[in-house]
Amino acid sequence: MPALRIDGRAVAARVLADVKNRAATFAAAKGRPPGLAVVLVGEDPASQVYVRNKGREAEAAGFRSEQHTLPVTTGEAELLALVGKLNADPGIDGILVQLPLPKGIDTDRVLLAIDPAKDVDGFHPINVGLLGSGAAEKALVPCTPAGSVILIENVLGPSLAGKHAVVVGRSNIVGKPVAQLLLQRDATVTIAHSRTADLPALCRTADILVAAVGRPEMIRGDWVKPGAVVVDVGINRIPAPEKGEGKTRLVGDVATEEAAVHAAAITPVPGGVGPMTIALLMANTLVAAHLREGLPRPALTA
Ligand SMILES: Nc1nc(=O)c2c([nH]1)NC[C@@H]1CN(c3ccc(C(=O)N[C@@H](CCC(=O)O)C(=O)O)cc3)C=[N+]21
Repeated sequence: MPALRIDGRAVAARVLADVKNRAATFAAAKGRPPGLAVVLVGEDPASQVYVRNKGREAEAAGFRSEQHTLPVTTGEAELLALVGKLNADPGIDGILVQLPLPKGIDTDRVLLAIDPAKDVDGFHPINVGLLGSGAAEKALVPCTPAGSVILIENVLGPSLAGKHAVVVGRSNIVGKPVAQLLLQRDATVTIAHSRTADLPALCRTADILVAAVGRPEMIRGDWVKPGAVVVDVGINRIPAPEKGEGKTRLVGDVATEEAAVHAAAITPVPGGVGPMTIALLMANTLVAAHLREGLPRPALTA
């Protein structure tokens, strides 16, 4: 049986429809829509595309949406001043500072300066700590991990008891938080990385395989256990001479066609985790708006 291709665009569209509905209810109750501010330092074209997409989805959901683009020469103090202004703005519920930041800016200091109640990336140490101590329902949870777990739940249901999840990659942005979310759903979780012994053999023990390493097509078909659910978080732009001189294409961290021979279900790139990241950013902004206004945390559905 060929693997089910998990349609991240379709699941993201369901999340966004739910967010839009609830945003309208929120706006009617509070006299203002949820507000999201996205901050971009520098002119990296890929980052500009992502930031523009985030603004477009925020507007489609009925949010107030602000984009702040600062020159690449911006100093840390200036960026901290903007974050302080956004923290103090009562109409802004979510602040996202696009990463990576230019050299010379201390990323940890900037993330620490964002009000944890507005930290829709879930990168502030307060939110990291709430997730790590099992209080995810009080936390803002990082978007890519939360979106990845919704895709897994759509295939396997809410309980992952008895399943072995292998997370390849130990970043603060994906690997560690996705491991926490899987653990919270009762999976048995192994976090693997570049120094893990015999990574292919370990991956072959995974009922759930999450790839978040940032190396194009590193995970091969024969690393995948028959019947596994494979979530490919990687987004790598590689040369595609077959499309013409200087052209590129997007690939994940998994050799998708090879892996699909063995997997029960697999997320494609593009069209898998990426659209979920943006949908969960809107969901987090809606959650932050509710919590800041003293309303119960909305239980989003997909
Ligand atoms: N503070 C911060 N938070 C982030 O969440 C954040 C960030 N910084 N820096 C950059 C990365 C990257 N990122 C993506 C989001 C959506 C897609 C996405 O929708 N991808 C489409 C394809 C897009 C394309 O064609 O290039 C897909 O996979 O189908 C990709 C990448 C969020 N990031």
